[in-house]
Amino acid sequence: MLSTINFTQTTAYQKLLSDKKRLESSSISALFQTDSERQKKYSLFFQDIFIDFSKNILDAATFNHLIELAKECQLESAIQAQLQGEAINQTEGRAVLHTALRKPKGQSQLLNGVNINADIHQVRAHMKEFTEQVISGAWKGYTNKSITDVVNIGIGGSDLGPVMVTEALKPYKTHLNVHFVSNVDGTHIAETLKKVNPETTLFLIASKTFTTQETMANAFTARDWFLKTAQDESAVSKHFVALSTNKAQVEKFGIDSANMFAFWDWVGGRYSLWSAIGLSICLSIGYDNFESLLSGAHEMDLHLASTPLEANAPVILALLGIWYVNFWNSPTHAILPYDQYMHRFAAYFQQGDMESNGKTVDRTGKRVDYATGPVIWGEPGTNGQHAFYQLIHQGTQMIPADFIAPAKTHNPIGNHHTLLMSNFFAQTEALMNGKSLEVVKTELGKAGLDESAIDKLAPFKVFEGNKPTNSILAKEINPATLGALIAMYEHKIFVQGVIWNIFSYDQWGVELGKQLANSILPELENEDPVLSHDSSTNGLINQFKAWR
Ligand SMILES: O=P(O)(O)OC[C@H]1O[C@@](O)(CO)[C@@H](O)[C@@H]1O
Repeated sequence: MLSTINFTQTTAYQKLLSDKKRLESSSISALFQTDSERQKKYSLFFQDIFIDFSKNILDAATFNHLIELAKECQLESAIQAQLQGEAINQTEGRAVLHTALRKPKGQSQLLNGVNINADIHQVRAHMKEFTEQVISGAWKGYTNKSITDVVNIGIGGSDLGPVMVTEALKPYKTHLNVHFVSNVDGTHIAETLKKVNPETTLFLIASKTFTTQETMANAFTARDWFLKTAQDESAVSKHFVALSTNKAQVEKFGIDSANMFAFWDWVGGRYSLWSAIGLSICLSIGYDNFESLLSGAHEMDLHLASTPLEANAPVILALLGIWYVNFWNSPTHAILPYDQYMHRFAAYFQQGDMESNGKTVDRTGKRVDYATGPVIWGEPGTNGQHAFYQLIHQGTQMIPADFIAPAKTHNPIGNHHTLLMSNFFAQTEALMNGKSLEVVKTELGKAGLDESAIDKLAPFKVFEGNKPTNSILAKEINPATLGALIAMYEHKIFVQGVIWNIFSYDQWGVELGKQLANSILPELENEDPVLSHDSSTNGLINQFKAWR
């Protein structure tokens, strides 16, 4: 089991509090001025990914104290506990083994004494065979035509991962058009069905539980739409497959278990793109590229498991995150990919991070008295620069940010990539160094302003700087490097959860809203006035009824 140590009662925590006091009167740029070797000390290579964490409010003492904190919280044994299949998802009594999904065939993974590697690769073989049949055109629809379009119907972890990966790896796309429907808002399925032909469309019903309201509503709507044309129920088996852990519910929906791609309860929804939930990824980029994605992630798993903490990429990113959340009161973290294909990367980790570590009760069942999971947000650069960088540069909140970019672009048009990268490098430099009042005044003087105009305008043009960033430079974004990046962030989340002494793999917080929605639903299915709630909820429901 994981320890239940309260990290705020560790020795390292006290040392970090004094580090904070000391560093408050310093600056990141000052740390560079006093150490010409700084970048070398605070950066590392993971294969073709260069991680530069030198632009952080961090010196040797603080770095060592963060590592000490991890050790006092028994991180190393927690890592082994997870990888060896202990039921660390304690409130659900489950192991957490998305890492097992990317282990090569033949490599043992014990779960309660049973080697699960063969089961995993049996599903992988089925995914491979099916993918090749659909891509080659051998898989025929009910009018004997090949498939042209795939519609993945799922939400949360049954949607966000496949969307993010298929977008990020669009350069590797097959001829199949892959669409994603997630929202129960009828617009989502309606707009998608306008684009596809029932004769040549394959529906993937992606749902770990196969009971999620949005997914089942969309699945039945898709089925009804399909049967309006196909007429014959027997045609469903050629156009609907299920990705789920729940065979009974799959069969109840009317999908043959031969068309089901199974996974298991030790795969968390938000960690499931490596499982059968990744079938849309296989169809979008081909099975071989899906395998490369998994092997890239597996390499990061080995790195996590075998690298000393002080050289361990996910551990370092996790500790830096804790440094800012718990010592610098930074409640959010920005993920800023300078790569348009990665435009859904931050959104993916909104679920990954916030559904894992958005918790207030610790592993002993007591309410924590410290901050835990940050709000994750972000948009691709350079667009973010024209949206929210004003706040990051000159706002009152410190926003630690990860800047991610590929050295090589998939679209070498003109000098676009050079322009993009000039912004990538400039932004972290600007956030670190800022611009002092005296430099501003000099610039305004050179621009011809007189003294009083300068005095009036200068304060608004000062950049305090000292804003921490990580720069993650990949040689290129390909299936293997993307897999490694995703796994790195997954392990960062795990490490933070261990140190925050919380359970990162349940999600009880999503239940209450669903419960109340189920009790309101019947009240909306008639025209009677609703009086059963508070006056706001009653008023809103009754106004909705008046207007609809
Ligand atoms: O895959 P499914 O079972 O349909 O769940 C979808 C999503 O719903 C949740 O909010 C849990 O209810 C996420 O954790 C999950 O990824």
